Amino acid sequence: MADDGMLMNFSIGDTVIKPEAKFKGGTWRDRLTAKKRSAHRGSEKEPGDAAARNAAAKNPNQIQLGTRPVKRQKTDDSFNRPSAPRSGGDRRPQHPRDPTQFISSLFSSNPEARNPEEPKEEREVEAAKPTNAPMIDGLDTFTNLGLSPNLAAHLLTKLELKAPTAIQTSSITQLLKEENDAFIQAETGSGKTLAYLLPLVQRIMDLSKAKNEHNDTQVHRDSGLFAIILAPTRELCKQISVVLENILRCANWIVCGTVIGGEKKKSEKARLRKGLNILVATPGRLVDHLDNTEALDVSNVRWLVLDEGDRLMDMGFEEELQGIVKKLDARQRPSRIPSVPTRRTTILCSATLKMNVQKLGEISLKDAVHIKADPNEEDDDKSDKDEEESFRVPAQLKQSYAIVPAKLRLVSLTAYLKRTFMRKGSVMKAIVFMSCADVVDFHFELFSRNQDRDQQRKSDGEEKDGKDEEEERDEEKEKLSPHGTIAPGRAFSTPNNPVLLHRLHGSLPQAVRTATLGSFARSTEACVMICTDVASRGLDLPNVDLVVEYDPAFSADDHTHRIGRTARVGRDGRALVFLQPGCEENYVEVLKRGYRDGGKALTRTDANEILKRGFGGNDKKKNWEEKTTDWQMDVERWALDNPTYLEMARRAYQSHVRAYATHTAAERSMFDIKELHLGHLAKAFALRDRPGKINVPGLRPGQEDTKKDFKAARNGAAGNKRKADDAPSSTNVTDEAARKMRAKMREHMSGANEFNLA
Ligand SMILES: Nc1ncnc2c1ncn2[C@@H]1O[C@H](COP(=O)(O)OP(=O)(O)OP(=O)(O)O)[C@@H](O)[C@H]1O
Repeated sequence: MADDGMLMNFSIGDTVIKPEAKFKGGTWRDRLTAKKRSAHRGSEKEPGDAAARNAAAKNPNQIQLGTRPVKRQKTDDSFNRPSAPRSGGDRRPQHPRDPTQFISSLFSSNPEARNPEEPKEEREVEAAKPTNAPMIDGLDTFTNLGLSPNLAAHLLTKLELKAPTAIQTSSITQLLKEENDAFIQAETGSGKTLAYLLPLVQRIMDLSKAKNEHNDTQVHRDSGLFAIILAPTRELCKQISVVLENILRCANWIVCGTVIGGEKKKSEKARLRKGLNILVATPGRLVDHLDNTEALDVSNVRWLVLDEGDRLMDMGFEEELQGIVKKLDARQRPSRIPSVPTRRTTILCSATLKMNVQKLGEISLKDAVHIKADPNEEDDDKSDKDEEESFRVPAQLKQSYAIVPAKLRLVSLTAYLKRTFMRKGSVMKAIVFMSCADVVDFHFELFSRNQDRDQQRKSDGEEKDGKDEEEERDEEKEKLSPHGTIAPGRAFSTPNNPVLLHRLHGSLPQAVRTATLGSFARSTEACVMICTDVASRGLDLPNVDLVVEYDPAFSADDHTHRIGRTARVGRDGRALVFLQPGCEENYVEVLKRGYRDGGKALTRTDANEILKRGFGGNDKKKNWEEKTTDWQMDVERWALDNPTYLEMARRAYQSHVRAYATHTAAERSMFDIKELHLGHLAKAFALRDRPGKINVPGLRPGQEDTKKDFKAARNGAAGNKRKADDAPSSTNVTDEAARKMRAKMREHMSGANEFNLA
């Protein structure tokens, strides 16, 4: 986790530069230019000095640049031009009185990618056919799968569903015909919700066909509870319940309801007392009612669905689920309605087949059939496979990865989004995943800052203190959203294509998340949502064309769910993951696992390519490197000029490093915190501070401490002075910290799908 090797490409006084200074790195031309410039610096008088010092005096955070050659003294960024000489490994404080800060060059001392790029011709593959699309050209219709004409017509005319998807075909056929338990596994966005809801509703509709002696249908709200659907979060339950209500509009004698908490238990009890035929619930709340609500009669329950099985287990519901299954078994009685099946069918649903899903299967399923989109596909033999291998991405999803050194991360993300939204209409909605809430908040401020206004103000010589500026910004955001979560994405908007920026994370109140997400879902303008994993699972957002994983997911499983927000039900989609040169490059193997063909369609790009496309253009006066550097310098000044933003940047940086340590154990070798170049990383947060000096009130001390913690942890108990008996080993401490961090994130995520978009 070194921060050495960082290039300090700033001006320093004569007392520091020795005439015999050696210049290393770069080409011979660079070194020669550097030598000449150094000599030149020593001899020339600097008319720009006074101005620079004045600027620094106005702002205690402003870096004073010292002496520069005459033609380069316009702005401090001129010192950072890529064409400027570089002395690799040279590290000098930018100002003798402020040794904690320095400006480093963007384009020097960046590590090279370890793995060579595969030859292009080998990578060219035909566009893949969508694997999660409705099969419009096929012979299957909802009617010939066995759904009643009434239900099929309702799907077609009211819900505009013309044909089933592959997983719906397999599961409707199986679940209508047989009584076996089932495990439904299919890709993200393949319509799994309808895959279990449609046969279930059809079976309950069929029960109604039988008439009693008074010639009445036998099913109405108080004829018994026939089905329970369990989902891990309140909001996923709401999402399912909305879909269910839409289907039941064609069979309004069947009544569904939810018990998910968030309201008085008394109201839930009253609802149960009135009678329901299908119940959607969270496990915790169901257990509570099973124990305490007499009105909840489960003797007729013949269908139990466990949706998002992996997440139910991730969130620690194993015990509750075990208890529920036992109680349902114990309380089951023969029904007075003759056509009600004698045994209960349990259906487990998941996009991935992890070990914990298998465990849930063992708890809840008996002689289950594995329902897949393609019934001819062989079952994975899990005994000799890594659990992370058990996921598939939609084949039409175009995935790529970018090898971007730490210093170039921020500019590369900006360039990529600039390029993406350059042409109106090419991309409507993009989601950018980041590691944690502080990182999201900082980038939201940065990308929405009003650069033109700031520049105008500077050229007018107008002074505004940070507070005025903040107030002005708050007012502006207020206009777009009452919660400050929506703002113009100025960093990548063009006059022809304004982009709306949204932010979303688990630290926002639920109502704000719901409102923000609703706005993103409904927006007809181009828009970007910067978010944490809070938005990674279960969310069904329309028209998301692009997913960018600026920070790779904390597990392969999360990655699957993140990229699953695009390329849904047969639509096209693109996904890009940012990786740093070094151990992170090994993550490509994880990306490849999601493809049936070993990832031939996976493409690679790098920072220079992205920057050229994003910052290049028609301006002949400056090349893309200069423009990139100008932009970076500008954001560094913006952060320095305003204490609020500076603190946000520092907080984001610190939280990011901490979050980095929480990758799952299986992936920690690919995201090794010891390889993280903290000095370079600071640049991606517009910071000029030395890593060890980045301390934020309310957070633990600087990264030096974090670094020590992790070094100690990785080196085992050696660095730990406490006796093993007295305290857990440092490795355990780190694992425990990582576990807590993940638990915290999960806690946030649990509230995350609380987006009732309907
Ligand atoms: N047969 C169909 N034709 C067209 N659209 C469909 C069809 N079935 C489902 N959809 C739509 O596809 C979207 C995704 O469905 P759903 O959320 O059930 O997918 P999923 O497989 O559960 O995804 P995830 O694993 O990401 O939760 C929904 O908007 C749904 O209305």
